[in-house]
Amino acid sequence: MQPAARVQTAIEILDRILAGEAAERALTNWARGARYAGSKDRAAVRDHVFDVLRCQRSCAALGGGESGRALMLGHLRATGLDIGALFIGGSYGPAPLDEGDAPGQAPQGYEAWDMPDWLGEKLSASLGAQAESAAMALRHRADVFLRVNTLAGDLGAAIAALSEDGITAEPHPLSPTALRVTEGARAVARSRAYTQGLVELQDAASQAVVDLLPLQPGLRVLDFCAGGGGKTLAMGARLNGGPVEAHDADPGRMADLPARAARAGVQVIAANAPQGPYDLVLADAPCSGSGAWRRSPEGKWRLTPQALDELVQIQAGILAQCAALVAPDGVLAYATCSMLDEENEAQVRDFVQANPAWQIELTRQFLPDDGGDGFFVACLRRTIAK
Ligand SMILES: C[S@@+](CC[C@H](N)C(=O)[O-])C[C@H]1O[C@@H](n2cnc3c(N)ncnc32)[C@H](O)[C@@H]1O
Repeated sequence: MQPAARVQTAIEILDRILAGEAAERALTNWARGARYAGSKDRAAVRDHVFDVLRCQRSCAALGGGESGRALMLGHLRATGLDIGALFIGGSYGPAPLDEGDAPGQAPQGYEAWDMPDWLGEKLSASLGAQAESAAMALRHRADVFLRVNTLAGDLGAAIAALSEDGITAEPHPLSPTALRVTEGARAVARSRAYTQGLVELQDAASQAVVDLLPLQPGLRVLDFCAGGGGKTLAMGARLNGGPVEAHDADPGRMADLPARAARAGVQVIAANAPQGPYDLVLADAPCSGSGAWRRSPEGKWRLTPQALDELVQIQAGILAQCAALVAPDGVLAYATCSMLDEENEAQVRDFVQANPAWQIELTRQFLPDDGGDGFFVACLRRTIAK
């Protein structure tokens, strides 16, 4: 595909996303019908779409409209690419600019942060002076991070194994197990290091969250919101291979976990109806995902105040459920990939106020400026028997 054809394809996919289709689905549907598109074309189209979605509001201002065409125009104006060389018409390119295309204007205020106003205000209230740089970081692509599975080898072994498959990676300060991929990210899933369980794909801040948990071999541990099991496996490595019990309200989300656990050499026990007491329960709760909007930028445009309120209620319910499973003197660890106060500090503050038997031992907010996703973690200890 020519560069102009890739741009036109991205415009059409953006229009479908704007009409309500999920971004991944819109890309997959296009790719299924586009046998002519090679892997580089698919990657380029995907990059165009996600680059625009991350910066949708500022692209709309610069492009003078909300259509796929206007957003792409805004994106090209922002990046300084040669619009005349891409909007060339013909069978496959976007039509040349004409009087129907608005000149656009520089984005102002939260437009420039690429946040809806209500979220810009919430982020400011949550992070104060750090809010703007956090919002600006979400406008850029996320790095790809790997977690070195210390049950299978150390960082040096992982870097050497990755290099055999043309992948270069370097240690990252967020976690002693984290590697940042500097070249060859698209080859990771087929690499020997990955298929043999020496590395897992996992954000560096997600790893740092697990680093902060008071884990040691022999503890009875439950991952209450295990999902795909990223943190289950990271905890398993810290427990010398486990066992770790894994639960999710939607067990289908754990479908790949047995294969991943086998590859990683971690014993994972499915706990459909967990029975306490556990020494540590991790509640990696469903959340707005505001810390991960570089990877899933649609979330910031689709989230509503009402949906956020509902998430906060669900999180409070999960905290209450998990608390009932923790042993006297045990730990309830609460995590989100969010940067919003009501999902994080305020959530755990409300919990300990309502439950005086619990004390906050630690809280930590990771921000995209630290390199990984925005993540929050709190460790709460039950100080008085139930
Ligand atoms: C943030 S994701 C977990 C990600 C996972 N821990 C990881 O590191 O890969 C949250 C998970 O919570 C699950 N969930 C939602 N509501 C729940 C509930 N009430 N009880 C338990 N799990 C729930 C969702 O199905 C989802 O898989």
